[in-house]
Parts: sequence; structure tokens; C-alpha cells
Amino acid sequence: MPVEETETEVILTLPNDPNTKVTILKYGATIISWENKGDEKLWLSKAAKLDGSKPVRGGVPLVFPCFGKCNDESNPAYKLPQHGFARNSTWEFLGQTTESPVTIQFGLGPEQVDQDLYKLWNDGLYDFTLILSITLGEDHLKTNIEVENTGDKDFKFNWLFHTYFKIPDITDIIVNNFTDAKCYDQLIGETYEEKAPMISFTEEFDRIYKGIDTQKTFQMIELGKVLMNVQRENLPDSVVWNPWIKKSEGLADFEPKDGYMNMLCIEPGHVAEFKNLKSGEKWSGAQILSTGGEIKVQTNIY
Ligand SMILES: O=P(O)(O)OC[C@H]1O[C@H](O)[C@H](O)[C@@H](O)[C@@H]1O
Repeated sequence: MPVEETETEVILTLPNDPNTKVTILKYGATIISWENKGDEKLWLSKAAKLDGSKPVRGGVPLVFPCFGKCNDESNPAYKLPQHGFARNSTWEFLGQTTESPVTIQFGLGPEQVDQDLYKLWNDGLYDFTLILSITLGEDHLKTNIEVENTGDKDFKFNWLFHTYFKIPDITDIIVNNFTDAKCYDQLIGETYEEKAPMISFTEEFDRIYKGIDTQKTFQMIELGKVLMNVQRENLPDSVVWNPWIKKSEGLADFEPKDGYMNMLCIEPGHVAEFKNLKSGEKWSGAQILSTGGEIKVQTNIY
């Protein structure tokens, strides 16, 4: 049985490999585990709440319709909490859609969102359907999101896959192919061009990389070995985040406290600008994670 459903979770297993599986919490449609050949690829805090009382600290939380806290009073997302409402709504499991590759879907519409929260977005006047498709392969995991504006009013939104990777030791990790990207450093409030040939981590890190050619793959490399490739479809931006010591101390659901050594967030999204979606229109974007392979340095492709 490739798909098992419980009241709170769905587990998708690769038909020919019981050690390759993905576990999705219906709350937030949050992927909380991706085991590839028995090896866990995602970081999940030991203190993560999995009971629907707050967004999950770890895995792949979904960010919609705003990334971070929207500070623009004229934006209808202004009153929403940090990262919007998709990660703290219980999605509907829509079932398996294809057998090969094995794919399942989850859906979210205004009726599944906590109504007090939903009303904070333009008084609940927007109508939308989100369809999340999760495809599991031998060495890859694809998450595709489709956003449809099913109402009569145009709206604008951010989307982001807030992916927490599990890693052996942050100080041994470098990430490539961000070179020359425009970046907004959230810690110093400044925009500049990334000049480092590889990103490495020795302190708190919180940057929004913008408008990166989707032909570029970000590779998370540990001591010369590719641990993960992050590919994108129609998602021009990517946040890179590690809370390091002080910030993780302040996060009640972040455990163990030295867990920052074993996690790194690389978060493909559409967040530097809001995406406008007209009434009746659809938009989609995807993140494709894959393990292994060679190091490929991609300079700007003109
Ligand atoms: O604590 P959360 O609301 O889950 O946000 C966790 C983090 O998300 C993103 O990576 C942001 O860039 C960070 O500034 C933020 O701290």
C-alpha cells in the first residue's frame, strides 16, 4: 500500500522501497519526514508541536499568502500573522492522483482556514483554491503548488516552501550557485549582491535571495559531497536561514538548543515581490529536492 491515511497524517511510501517514504501532517499539509533509503533528509525540532496548536518547527511548512510579517499598511495581508495562514490550517487530503510516479494531493480553500484568521486577509473577501501535489521518487521529492483565484476579486500573494534540511554539521556545509544574486540581508536590513562563490555558515544567517534564474540548482555540499540539490520551477527567490545560538534559544519550540548545528533552511519561493493573480487565473510553482550527484557550478546564464 503506497498511501496510508490516519486521522492526522498521510504516509506515502515508494512502492518498491519501504525505506523511502514521506510523512505529511494534514495540519499545514506539512511534510514532517522524508526518508530516502532509510535516511532522514528533513530536520524536525524535538519540541515541534504536531497537534495543530502552532505551525510545525521543521519539515516543510507552507507559507501563503505573505512571507514574514507584511509591513505595508496598504497591502491586504498587513493584518495577517507572520507567514500567513497556510501553515496553520488543516488541509484536505485529496488522495492519490498518479501511480507512477506516485503522487498525492492536498487542498486548501477559505473554508478550511480558521475564520478569524481568514478574515484578517481583506475581511475574507478573497476566494482561492490551493492544490499541493507531492511526488515521491527513488531519489527525489517534488512539491508543486497551484494557486487558483476562484473569486471575483484579484489578489496578490507570496508563496514559499520553508524547507528545513537535516545536516550532520552546519560548519561543514557550503551552498553554491547563489553567486551574483541580489540579496536582502534581513539581519542588517541591507540589499547587496552576493559575491561569495559558496555560502558558508559561522553565525546567524537570514537572507532573501531574489530573482535567480530557475535553471540554477542550489547544492548543499558537505566536505565535497553533494547532500541535496534544490531545483525550482517558477519560484524566482530563495530564503536561506539558520537561527544560530541566540535566535534558536528564543524559539520555545526549537529543540535541542544546539539543533541549529544540524539544520539549514533553503526556502524556494516567490517572496521578493507579491504575485498578482487575477480573478479566474491560476499560478503554479514547484520545489524539487534530489539527493547525490556531482558538484555543478553554474555562473550567470545570459
Ligand atoms: O519562526 P517562524 O515564524 O517559523 O519563522 C522562521 C524564519 O522564517 C524565515 O526563514 C525568515 O527569513 C526568518 O526571519 C524567520 O525567523
